[in-house]
Amino acid sequence: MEHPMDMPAHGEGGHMMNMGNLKKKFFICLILTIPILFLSPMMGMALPFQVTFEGSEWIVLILASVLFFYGGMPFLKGAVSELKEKRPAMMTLISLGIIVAYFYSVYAFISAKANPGHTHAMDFFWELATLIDIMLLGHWIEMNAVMNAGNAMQKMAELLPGSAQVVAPDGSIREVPLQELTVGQSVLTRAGEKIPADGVIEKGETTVNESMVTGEARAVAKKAGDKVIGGSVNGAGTITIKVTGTGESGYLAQVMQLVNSAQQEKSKAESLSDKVARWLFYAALFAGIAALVVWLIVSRNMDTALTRMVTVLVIACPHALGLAIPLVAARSTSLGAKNGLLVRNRRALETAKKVDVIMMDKTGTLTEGNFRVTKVLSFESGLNETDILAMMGGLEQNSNHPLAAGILREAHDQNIKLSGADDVKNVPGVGLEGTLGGKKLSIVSASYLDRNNLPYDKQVFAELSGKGYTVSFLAVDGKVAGLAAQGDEIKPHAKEMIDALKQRNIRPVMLTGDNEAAAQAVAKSLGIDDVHASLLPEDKERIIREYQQESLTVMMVGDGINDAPSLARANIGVAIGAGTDVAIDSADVILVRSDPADILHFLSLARNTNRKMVQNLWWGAGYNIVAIPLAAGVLAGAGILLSPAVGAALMSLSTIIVAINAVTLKID
Ligand SMILES: Nc1ncnc2c1ncn2[C@@H]1O[C@H](COP(=O)(O)OP(=O)(O)OP(=O)(O)O)[C@@H](O)[C@H]1O
Ligand SMILES: [Cu+]
Ligand SMILES: [Mg+2]
Repeated sequence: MEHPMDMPAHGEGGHMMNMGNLKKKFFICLILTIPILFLSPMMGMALPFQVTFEGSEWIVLILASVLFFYGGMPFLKGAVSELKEKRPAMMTLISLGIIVAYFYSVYAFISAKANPGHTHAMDFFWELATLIDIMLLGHWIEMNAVMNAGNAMQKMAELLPGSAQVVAPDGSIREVPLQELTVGQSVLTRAGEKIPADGVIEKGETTVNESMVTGEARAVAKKAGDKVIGGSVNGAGTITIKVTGTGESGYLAQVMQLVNSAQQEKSKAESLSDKVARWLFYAALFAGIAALVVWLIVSRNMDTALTRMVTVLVIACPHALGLAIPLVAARSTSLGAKNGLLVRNRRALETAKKVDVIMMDKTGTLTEGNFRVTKVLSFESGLNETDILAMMGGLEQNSNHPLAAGILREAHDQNIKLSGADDVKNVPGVGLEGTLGGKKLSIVSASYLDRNNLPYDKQVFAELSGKGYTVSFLAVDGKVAGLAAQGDEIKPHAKEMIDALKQRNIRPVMLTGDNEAAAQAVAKSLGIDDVHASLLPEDKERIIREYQQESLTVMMVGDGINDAPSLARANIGVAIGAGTDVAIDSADVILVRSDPADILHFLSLARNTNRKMVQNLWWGAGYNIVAIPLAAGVLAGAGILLSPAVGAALMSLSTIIVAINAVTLKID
């Protein structure tokens, strides 16, 4: 598989790094195994299809040696690096099994040659070969699964806005994926779009919101010749830029970050099975030595005792365990991707089962965020409604708030020509401020006016907000001059989602920056009792903290800049895919389709993923819990002694169960 980003395929400490071409190794070893199966007796039993002839044991020895060194090398190398880190795990356990099997078999071979007919030592070449084959196969499958998961991450990132409009020298425009964008190309960026790469403006004027790059929520005016940064958001103007840099900043960096953090999560998730493997390593070592000592005392025969010890160590190999978690994780990631759930932080899947409260913002999450202006009023005798709308529009060109889009649409529909405002500053949770035509303008909420004791017509406001409208006031030089009221619609699946949450005993809470009356109107029709309105971003974050202090687990769903702090604060932050980049960057999970019903899908995916992981750990470890004592001969008195061959068969069985169990993961 090609990794276009040239990223390491696995996180630090991933035991499959540098394992080479496992597929090729597997097939070569499989071919080498066939003659060994025919030429050597299994556990000393001569099976009907087996043939031996003068000197055939030499062929077995040579083939098995090639298998051991060629096929076993990835595991031996992995063990060395695990031991170097003083963290024996899966690879060490496998290596222990194959080293013991190989060298004991060589010893058996030599003693049979030196002392024909008088040795009890049997060789394990048959078992060694099949063990290495199964091990290679398993790790090849695992590596594939993990790589496909990495691939899925990339695909999901591509679902986020991210292609460029390249302008050819003849003026024609072509849409290309960002990975194919090259330095020197001209790219058209329309109002409100994300600038796809670093560049210099060739044509046009605009303001750019560089908050996601610089962290400063401010629109910066740009004209031809100015530099723009990839990943920043274009304001109101349409510009053509000449690309000066791709990849480093903006989109590609974002993808790589995504892949990276997912993989770090992966190696964390895997460490659970590595922990179990480490524990099994010590258990196997202990059981092996105990078997040697006890059998030596009981049988007084070194060969019998050694055989028991070797059997224990060979059987201890935790094959299914190594697949248990990665297979489920890989399946879960790609299943989520197919269903529009981008899980950036895998721990969110674990936390999801504990969620008590889901906090949701209103605009853009529960409602469409598709505002329509329903009323424009002027309180200033010298200004008519068109003037008010023109001034508001001039300022709103610099905002990507859903309310801004509504005002701009209305201004456009009324054919109002907008002039650009200067020094525009976005005040999250409040509105905007800037200068236009020598006047200081600001667009603010009613609660801002209340907080600052600025007078306005409370009766008109009560009337409009009572209808469920969101009201934005325009202040000119600090005095309220007009307002715009806008209406929004509730998203189609929102009500079902709230009902389903209640059924699961999860309390829905609304946190909104909008006015109390508009919030109540939406809350009432959705059946949400717990409503907090007129909130600033820091208020949202504080409320979440308060709930957390009551030891409640809080999930927050939001879309705006004003939600970013609370998304980061919540135990699980969920961003709406159509939301602002700032929100997306602060979230653990992204709902690509912006459909509230996906909140339920996420909860269901999380629950099922967890269940499968625990089940798989039991299936994987369960084999060892049963097999190690049996191999050690705990039930020898009852005539039950596990041979390595039966052990290998059981091992494959538990591996198959684990794999099937992972593949059947579903979202319900
Ligand atoms: N760009 C803007 N244009 C007009 N009014 C705005 C703008 N930004 C904020 N406001 C005013 O500030 C209030 C709070 O805005 P904020 O973004 O915090 O919340 P919201 O998007 O209305 O609601 P929610 O928190 O549910 O998403 C808005 O209701 C509006 O009155
Ligand atoms: Cu195994
Ligand atoms: Mg919002």
